[in-house]
Amino acid sequence: MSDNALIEASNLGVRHGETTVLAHVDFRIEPGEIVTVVGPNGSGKSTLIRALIGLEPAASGRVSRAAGLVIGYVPQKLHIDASLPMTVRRFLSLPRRVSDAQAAEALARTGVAGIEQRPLAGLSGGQFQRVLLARALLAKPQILILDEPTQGLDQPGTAGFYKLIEEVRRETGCAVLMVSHDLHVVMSSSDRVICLNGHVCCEGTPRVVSAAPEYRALFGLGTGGAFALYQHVHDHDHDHDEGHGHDHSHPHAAHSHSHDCEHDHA
Ligand SMILES: Nc1ncnc2c1ncn2[C@@H]1O[C@H](COP(=O)(O)OP(=O)(O)OP(=O)(O)O)[C@@H](O)[C@H]1O
Repeated sequence: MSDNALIEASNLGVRHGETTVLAHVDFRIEPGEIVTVVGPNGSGKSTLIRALIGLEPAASGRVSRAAGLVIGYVPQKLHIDASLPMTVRRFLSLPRRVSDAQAAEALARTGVAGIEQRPLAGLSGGQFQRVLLARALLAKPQILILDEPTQGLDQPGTAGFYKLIEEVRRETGCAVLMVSHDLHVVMSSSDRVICLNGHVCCEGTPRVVSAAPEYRALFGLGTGGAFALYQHVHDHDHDHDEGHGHDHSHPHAAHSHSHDCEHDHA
């Protein structure tokens, strides 16, 4: 494991039964980085996340995590029984009991102060995602891992959520690894984007990836699209570049493998 990485994978392969879901994936994330994994449905994004956490075995290659790494994980699907009369407060104490003060602080941090006594089942999608984030933050993670955290949110809700993630990163210094389909918004709030399709099609800073032919082919983009939008958003918001030691003037080069990324996996 190289110095400073929180999680690292080399030549990672994962199989589900006879099917190879991921092959030859190299990955690393360092403290304070926001890394987003994008890719079509079924491209192995959740599988990669689960393999990096250790919830799925590697069929080949290896995954290493920093010793004692504290992970705050929000899975893609969380089944909450709507008939279960669980309050937000009670949910925040699962699985680990937290004090009222800690619960209140976490809810305030994620922009939903004072909703302790509301039933979980009655929250809006955006409120629920913020409660999930609050719960993940209570573990004081070194890395937050969020699998499609803005699923079901509208565009302003999604943009607000990503802004919150950046604030959390800025204030706590935690790294963030997330999966997203919200290509446009993600572009403005990630240090690095990994474009996945069973293997890493391309990766690098949002600017580099959004211009990469592999990425554009995979998402069927023309010559404007996400790149133009990313530039527009980014031109007006440079806050997240400050103080994290990421040198955006020397992006990781996007690289392509010999694999064909133009398959339709949707
Ligand atoms: N437990 C499982 N058993 C068998 N196959 C699985 C299992 N979990 C996932 N797969 C298959 O592995 C492939 C990758 O799935 P994965 O959920 O990682 O993709 P994804 O990129 O996260 O997709 P989505 O964008 O739809 O959430 C898919 O073909 C899926 O059907």
